[in-house]
Amino acid sequence: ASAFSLMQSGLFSELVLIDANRDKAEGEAMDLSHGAPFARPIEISAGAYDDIADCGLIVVTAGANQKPGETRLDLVNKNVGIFKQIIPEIKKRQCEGILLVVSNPVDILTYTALKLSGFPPSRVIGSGTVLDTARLKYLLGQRLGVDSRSVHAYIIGEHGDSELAVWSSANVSGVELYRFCELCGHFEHEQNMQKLYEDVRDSAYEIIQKKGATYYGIAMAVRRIAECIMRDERSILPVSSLIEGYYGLNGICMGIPTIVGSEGVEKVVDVGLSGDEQLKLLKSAESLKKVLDTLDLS
Ligand SMILES: NC(=O)C1=CN([C@@H]2O[C@H](COP(=O)(O)OP(=O)(O)OC[C@H]3O[C@@H](n4cnc5c(N)ncnc54)[C@H](O)[C@@H]3O)[C@@H](O)[C@H]2O)C=CC1
Ligand SMILES: CC(=O)C(=O)O
Repeated sequence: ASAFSLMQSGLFSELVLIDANRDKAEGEAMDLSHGAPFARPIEISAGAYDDIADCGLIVVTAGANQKPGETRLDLVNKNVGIFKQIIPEIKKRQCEGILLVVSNPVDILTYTALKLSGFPPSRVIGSGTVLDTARLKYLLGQRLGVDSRSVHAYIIGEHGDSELAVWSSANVSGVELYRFCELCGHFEHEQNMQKLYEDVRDSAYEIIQKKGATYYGIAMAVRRIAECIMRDERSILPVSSLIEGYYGLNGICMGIPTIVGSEGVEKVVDVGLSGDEQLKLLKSAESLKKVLDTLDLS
């Protein structure tokens, strides 16, 4: 799905698919190529690691996905094992492009990719809470009857069960969120926001229960991140990257609003957190740190 959204983006002249299952990569490349006459010129093929050498953006989506009832963190051992095969192959090709991790648990695997690749931290990005933030904007837009692009609010922290919503700075085109809610006739802020947060946090579980996996939301999120990088947009997205000195946090990757441009991570931005949000962020970081401490990434 990410490849499908990228081929339609017009951002790339070449798209190479690498998969342990060569037939799958070839079948997908053929199927995608048949749509090429409807998009801007793009060459799509199944390839091998040598194709990575001159690649501008490497998107890693390989790995096990959640089965109904599994958390993202339950995938850690399997997918760290897979990253131990993939990332050294990428490292060998001395590519100067940006590494974008999508596989779950994305924050742990972004950190794993950083350690195993030897890339500078600015060039290793995870999709972080970009998708969760889109889910929040969508649901708020629906509830308030406005275009979700006019909603400015973030989900930050782990892309997973300990993530948090930053309500303190949330707004609709500059109008403070709770005031906008009141203008729309909604007054039970705490109760409503808690319900919205839970719906966002549990979206993937619900989709996986119903259709087996999530595809399109993440594909659009990948395309948006790619656009920021390839067009050097310097837009702010809550991607996952190495956090150093953010509210006292160090040595983990997680989703925090970040200026993203052609160099990858340009700057992690402090959007200002309330005391309660700071505590929740520390808890989220702790749950990631606990998992990282169990891994051998040497
Ligand atoms: N960050 C996010 O927001 C999201 C992350 N995901 C994650 O993306 C990952 C992939 O999910 P799906 O595409 O649904 O799974 P999938 O099972 O459809 O595809 C995974 C692919 O990885 C390949 N693969 C496995 N080991 C490999 C290796 N060593 N080298 C190369 N290829 C290898 C498999 O052959 C398979 O084609 C999962 O970890 C899932 O949790 C999925 C949706 C959203
Ligand atoms: C699977 C996953 O991480 C998501 O859709 O949020």
